[in-house]
Amino acid sequence: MRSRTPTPLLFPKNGKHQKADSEYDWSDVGSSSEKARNVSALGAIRRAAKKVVGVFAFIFSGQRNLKPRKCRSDPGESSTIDRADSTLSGWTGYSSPSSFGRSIERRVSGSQYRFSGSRFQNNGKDSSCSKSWHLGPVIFSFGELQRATANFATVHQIGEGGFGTVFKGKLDDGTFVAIKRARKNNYGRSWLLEFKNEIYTLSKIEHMNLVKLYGFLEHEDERVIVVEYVGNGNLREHLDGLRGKRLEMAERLEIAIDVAHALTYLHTYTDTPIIHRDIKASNILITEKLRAKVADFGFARLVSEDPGATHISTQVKGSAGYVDPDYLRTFQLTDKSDVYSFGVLLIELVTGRRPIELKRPRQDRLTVKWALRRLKNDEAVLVMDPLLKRNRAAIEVAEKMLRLASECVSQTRGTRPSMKECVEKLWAIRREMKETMICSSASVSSSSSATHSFVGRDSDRFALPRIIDDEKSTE
Ligand SMILES: Nc1ncnc2c1ncn2[C@@H]1O[C@H](COP(=O)(O)OP(=O)(O)OP(=O)(O)O)[C@@H](O)[C@H]1O
Repeated sequence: MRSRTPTPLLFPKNGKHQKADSEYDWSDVGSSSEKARNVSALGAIRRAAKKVVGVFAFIFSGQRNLKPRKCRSDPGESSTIDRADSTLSGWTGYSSPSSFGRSIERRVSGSQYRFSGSRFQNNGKDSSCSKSWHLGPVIFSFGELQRATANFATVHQIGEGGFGTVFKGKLDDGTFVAIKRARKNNYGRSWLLEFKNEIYTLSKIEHMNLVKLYGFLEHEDERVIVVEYVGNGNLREHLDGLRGKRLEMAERLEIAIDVAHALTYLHTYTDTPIIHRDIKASNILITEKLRAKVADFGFARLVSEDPGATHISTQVKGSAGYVDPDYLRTFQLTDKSDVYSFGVLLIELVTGRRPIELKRPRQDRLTVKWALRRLKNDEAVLVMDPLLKRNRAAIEVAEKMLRLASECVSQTRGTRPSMKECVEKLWAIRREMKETMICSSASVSSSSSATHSFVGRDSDRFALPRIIDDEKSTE
């Protein structure tokens, strides 16, 4: 008998049950095929006893699914449930613990339930269900994640961040995922909060330009988050030329639009506005089709729905070079702090430079100041990434993106545009770029009688004579 059990705890570590028999709770008994495989043969009497217990477990879990969930602190709750809930203790700090209760009720062991795009699937039986995130994240077993990564082998490692190490993994059902395994010495109180913050935040959002949460594991000293795998590196790697073909200006503009869409969604269209707080190039993941997905919500913070309200932070978070100076000064966090970081990102997209470049001459180390100084002198073309082709359309886009960036990085948040306004301005830039390209195409074809067709992002065919970049002579 297999029970659909509600509790997230007590998965075997290293794929083996390590607890004494007496330690098993209802959820352990006959809960999944994986466990069944791992439990050693303990004799007919014991198996029979487990079957009986399994029947009760099934009935028990069914009853719990029908009843409203008891409060965690309810002294009448069984010790088994207390233990299960202990992994979720931090959830109560958020606005809707009941939704987590529900997600746990729906959770099943192994991988029966799985996020898939916007659907939440039950082995294909319930794939029409569109309530995906209402059901909450999947809770993985350590064994499954070990199998997915060949026991967290270095060869599967794809990144390292403040949170810990990131692995590429393949789940039992063939899905590729990114597995973020927390650094173990991290576990302070604020760190645990950050872990739960990331899961909670991710589980509530769904947008094509945001990395999807598949599930998590919280067991003993292991904290792991499983998210959608985005297969073409991060934006910083692309700008550094580590990912094959260089990004052209039109592609960089599309990436800016994707990020702006993601942030507009977070600020405006989620149930509760969300501030990302750590927008930077290494958190922008790139798909094979060069679309951008915003990742890493560890620092995200749900904010009051009052758009005028500001959140007073006890700790300033973010990455050097991207942090809003107004936030640094006042500790007041608003969505305009993301707008500031987005402005820095726009400048990074145009120039290819990191926000802080310590090896440069002193006056050029802060990329924002260096680029905007040049923009003011009508020298936008001189700050364009040397890897970029300099044709009329590209130069115009670069200049317009820098102008928008200068608004975003305004020292006072009141004068910065909203992300929604940024989206509109970027759309206008794209529209104008296409017009420029069509005009260039027309003049080229009329002079050469050549036939050109306009194809999406391809600006190369409309290239104007290259403008000499005198950057080297001026630096
Ligand atoms: N979902 C994912 N798919 C593919 N690669 C990923 C994914 N998530 C992270 N990575 C890779 O792992 C790297 C580290 O990611 P992570 O989010 O842990 O840290 P970070 O954002 O670089 O740093 P920090 O945590 O300090 O902000 C990323 O830059 C990216 O290259």
